[in-house]
Amino acid sequence: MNNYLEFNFKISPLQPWNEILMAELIEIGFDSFTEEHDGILAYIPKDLFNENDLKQIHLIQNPEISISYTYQEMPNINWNEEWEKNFDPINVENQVSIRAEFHENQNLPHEIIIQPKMSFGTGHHATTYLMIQQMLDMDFENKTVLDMGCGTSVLAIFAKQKGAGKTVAIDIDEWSVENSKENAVRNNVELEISQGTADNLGNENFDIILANINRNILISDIPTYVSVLNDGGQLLLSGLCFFDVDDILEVCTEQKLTLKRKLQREEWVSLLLEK
Ligand SMILES: C[S@@+](CC[C@H](N)C(=O)[O-])C[C@H]1O[C@@H](n2cnc3c(N)ncnc32)[C@H](O)[C@@H]1O
Repeated sequence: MNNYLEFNFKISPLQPWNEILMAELIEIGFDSFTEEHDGILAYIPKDLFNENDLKQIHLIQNPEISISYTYQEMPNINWNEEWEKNFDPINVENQVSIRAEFHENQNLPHEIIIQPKMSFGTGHHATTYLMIQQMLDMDFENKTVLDMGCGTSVLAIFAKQKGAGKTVAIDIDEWSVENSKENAVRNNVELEISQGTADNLGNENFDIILANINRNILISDIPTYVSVLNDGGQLLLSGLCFFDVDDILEVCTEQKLTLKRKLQREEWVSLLLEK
């Protein structure tokens, strides 16, 4: 198992720069965060950390914002315990409850049980919330679905609950794959889960592709997603900040996708596109 580094960032002024810093950190490999009153704690697998990447983050170079950090190695963290401390049930539009087994049932029309371990996707984060919010109004009945960058597979599980047919969930990260398998069993849905990236696509097509990853991965992988999306199919994206939207839409326009709906929550955005 990979050891993690814990970074303690102090940020002033705090908002909205804490969320924007998180977006930039995700792009260089950070994968978990805890919000503090004066900054954030951010975690990255030790093997992925490169101090030059961190120094090149625009926000850290911005003289109008004060950002300082210290870091330490975190061997053998019990992530389940950490999550239990920090994970509250999520309510999306009074329709979907995302909770752990140890939380009480919220009695909403949809319920997703997640034990997140180290994988991203509890609905805490605005991007997961936005994806679920968009999905509430989409028709999944008998559709083939790809959840790319599935994390906990919260989105794939919700797609199945909304009647999806064959649903494939893929993540680059081994822990996410393991966790997705456990969550599929917990929620009593059948998913085809594997470790991989867009490079593994090509053998089958989908009616709906969900991809909540990050700006750079999306820009490079949208053409591959579109190549396996059926005509008339839908591509639902998030992991972007409002200032990434123009760059993403440029790629989407080149791929002849039409923007159907844009939702924003804090500085995060989700885009629903149609082929
Ligand atoms: C922002 S999380 C989204 C998780 C979940 N789908 C959700 O909406 O809550 C992004 C996920 O994408 C995965 N990921 C990052 N780069 C990837 C890539 N190139 N291909 C596939 N998955 C990737 C990460 O491991 C992480 O689990």
